[in-house]
Amino acid sequence: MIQSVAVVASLSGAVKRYGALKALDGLDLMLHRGELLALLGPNGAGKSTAISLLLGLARADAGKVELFGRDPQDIEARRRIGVMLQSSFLPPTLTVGELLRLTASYYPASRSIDESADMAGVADLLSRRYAALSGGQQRRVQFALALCGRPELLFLDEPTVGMDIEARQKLWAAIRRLTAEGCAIVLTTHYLEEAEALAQRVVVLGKGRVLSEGSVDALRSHVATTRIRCISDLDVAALSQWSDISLAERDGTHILLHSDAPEKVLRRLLDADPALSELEVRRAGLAEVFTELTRESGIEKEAA
Ligand SMILES: Nc1ncnc2c1ncn2[C@@H]1O[C@H](COP(=O)(O)OP(=O)(O)OP(=O)(O)O)[C@@H](O)[C@H]1O
Repeated sequence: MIQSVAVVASLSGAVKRYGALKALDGLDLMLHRGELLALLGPNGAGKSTAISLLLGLARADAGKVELFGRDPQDIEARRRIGVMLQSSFLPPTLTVGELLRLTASYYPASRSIDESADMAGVADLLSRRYAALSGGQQRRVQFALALCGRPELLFLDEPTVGMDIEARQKLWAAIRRLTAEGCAIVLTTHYLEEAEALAQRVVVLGKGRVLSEGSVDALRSHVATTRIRCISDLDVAALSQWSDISLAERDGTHILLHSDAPEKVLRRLLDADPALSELEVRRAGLAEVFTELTRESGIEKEAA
């Protein structure tokens, strides 16, 4: 019962077709109050399509879509959300302050212009024309516009693309403040560290279905393999026979190794070749996680 009170939006068995292509293939997704959900997946996985159904911008061909228990096109439901999409068309001649005033006027309990500008780090840009701002500044203004209506559910589609490190950190701080206030947030991102820094829950989509759901750590554990790269004269054929090495190959002057027990391999490697240099050790990135999950799920095979 408590669970159902906390659900702010949901997709149940949602199907969306574009001609012969199934962009969503029976997708189930629930969004809860105060929770940041990172919606991840490779290009074309269906993330934007899922968001556009929840926003009422597109209709599902089958299944159920609810926003605050209502149809997503219901104006009362729409007044409770904020949106920052990848592309937005804003009147170029208006100043940032005018855009904020105009947007806030659509909402019943909007934040003040100063508070919105402050949270998004655009207080010094209020009198500037939107069109004359840099790409990163425009993204921050779009964030201010998304939060000015005091939304209970906020959609952020790759919000930090084009932002410098300081702007990204500020946006992360504002996002944390919003969730602490109870706002639910759906974040799509191609940066694993962004999901890691912010998300309580991660859903990975692939070909319009949920491939995996859980914490970021659980997601990483799907792909425990660590990549080790170095310059060494050791023979790759011999290395591939070592226990704890799942792959050994030569990459130009470098050797590339995959291992689920990198500490053991590193100790042995440094002992075996004292001249070893340019050592790099890194965990799997999102792209590798997606590839692995897609392979595990057998979606590629089915689609072929
Ligand atoms: N308006 C449309 N007409 C035809 N096909 C579409 C349309 N919108 C999306 N698609 C297709 O639906 C699938 C899902 O697209 P979607 O944009 O939802 O993916 P995504 O996960 O958001 O990808 P990205 O990471 O590239 O933003 C893709 O194969 C895409 O080509």
